[in-house]
Amino acid sequence: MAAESGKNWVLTVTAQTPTNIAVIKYWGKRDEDLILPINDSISVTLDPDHLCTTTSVAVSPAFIHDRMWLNGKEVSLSGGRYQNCLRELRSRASDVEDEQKGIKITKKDWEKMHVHIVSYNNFPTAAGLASSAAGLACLVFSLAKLMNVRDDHSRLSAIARQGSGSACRSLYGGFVKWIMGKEENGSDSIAVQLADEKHWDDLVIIIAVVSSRQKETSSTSGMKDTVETSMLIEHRAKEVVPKRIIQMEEAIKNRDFPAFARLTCADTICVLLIDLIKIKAFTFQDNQLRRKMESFQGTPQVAYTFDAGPNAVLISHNRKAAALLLQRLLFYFPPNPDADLNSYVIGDKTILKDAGIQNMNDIETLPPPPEIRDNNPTQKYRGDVSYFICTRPGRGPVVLTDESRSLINPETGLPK
Ligand SMILES: Nc1ncnc2c1ncn2[C@@H]1O[C@H](COP(=O)(O)OP(=O)(O)OP(=O)(O)O)[C@@H](O)[C@H]1O
Ligand SMILES: C[C@@](O)(CCOP(=O)(O)OP(=O)(O)O)CC(=O)O
Repeated sequence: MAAESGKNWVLTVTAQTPTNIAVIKYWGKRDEDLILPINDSISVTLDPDHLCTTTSVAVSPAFIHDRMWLNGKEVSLSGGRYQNCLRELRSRASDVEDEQKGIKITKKDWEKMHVHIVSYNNFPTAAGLASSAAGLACLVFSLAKLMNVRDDHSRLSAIARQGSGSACRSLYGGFVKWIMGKEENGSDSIAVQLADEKHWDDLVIIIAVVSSRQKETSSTSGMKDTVETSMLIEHRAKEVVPKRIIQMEEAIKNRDFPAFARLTCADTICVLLIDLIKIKAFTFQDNQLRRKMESFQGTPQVAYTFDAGPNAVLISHNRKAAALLLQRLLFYFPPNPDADLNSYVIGDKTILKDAGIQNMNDIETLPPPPEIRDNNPTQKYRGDVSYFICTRPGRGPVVLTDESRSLINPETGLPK
């Protein structure tokens, strides 16, 4: 067992991991336990300054079993997915030594030592904003650091994948591809970085959070139903996605926004149409705004996409287009009278400034968008959007070395 037995030392690591939004979606599994997809997917990692998971992990000889706290509440780690990740990580752990603290853990010790995991998402959990992606990636990344797992990010992505498919893409910043792989054991089903966040850093992403309540249907069960009941899903995976993946990689490489936007919208609509559970998202999407945005100027100004819920993710090709988009969004979706601007538009607030909006009155007095040519009163959707998040492509996981950012009390090994 670890050195200085009898001494209740606690060793901790804290990490921060981004979420990601797929522009070519993962939808459907060929293996439910190993979480192996039926198609490749591509995502944009979102800036963790705005949406992220922070996870602190600890090991101590005093811990009697593995425990996890999520957003302030203790949750069970008994689920197969968590257990698969923990088992994989333990089997790859290496010796850890901290001479200052007199700690020595051998590779073998990890089999019987227990960990505490304390995690916090700075955005709604299980509400269609990919909390499982950031959450499971952070769990795997932070434990890998604690356990001195020497695998590279691609190998770690294959472990995170077993926690939640989309989590494998959150091991990298920028633009990421999850290669579906062919092997039965999933060893080649890994994420790779296509380009880092600086490659195309003028993209602005605005998320319209329509509902931050827990979704009625999880992505896991939604895609399972689709695979079991839809004949179209196989056609999408075999015929449609492979071509789109090539085109999307090209669009990202060349920063070709019109191609990027067309492919993103086409893919989300394809999944929406195949998957009837998304009827709510479709209702939101099929509103005036999208049609107006599409008819506004010849080339696409905005890409839109949806995950398994009604929240819309809108990607603008630069800050100018984003400011115009935000003006239109706030014109059509003004907040309820009791809202305050600071909590109605969160994330990168400089886009608000670019849009010339400083207070609630500026929203109420926004002129109708120029594409409204007739003088008919325009329907507004006050209160239909809970809030907007402005963000951009962001970096991959990082270790937070500042002790004050740790979520674990270093004396007790329990949440602070
Ligand atoms: N920080 C975290 N640490 C560990 N597990 C987490 C964390 N955040 C979320 N999870 C797990 O992910 C589950 C939510 O996943 P789910 O796929 O239902 O929603 P989502 O990821 O928020 O939405 P979507 O995948 O549709 O965008 C939670 O119930 C929890 O088990
Ligand atoms: C619509 C999606 O966001 C689906 C994400 O599904 P999850 O990764 O949450 O599902 P599990 O692998 O069952 O945990 C599309 C995507 O992110 O590619």
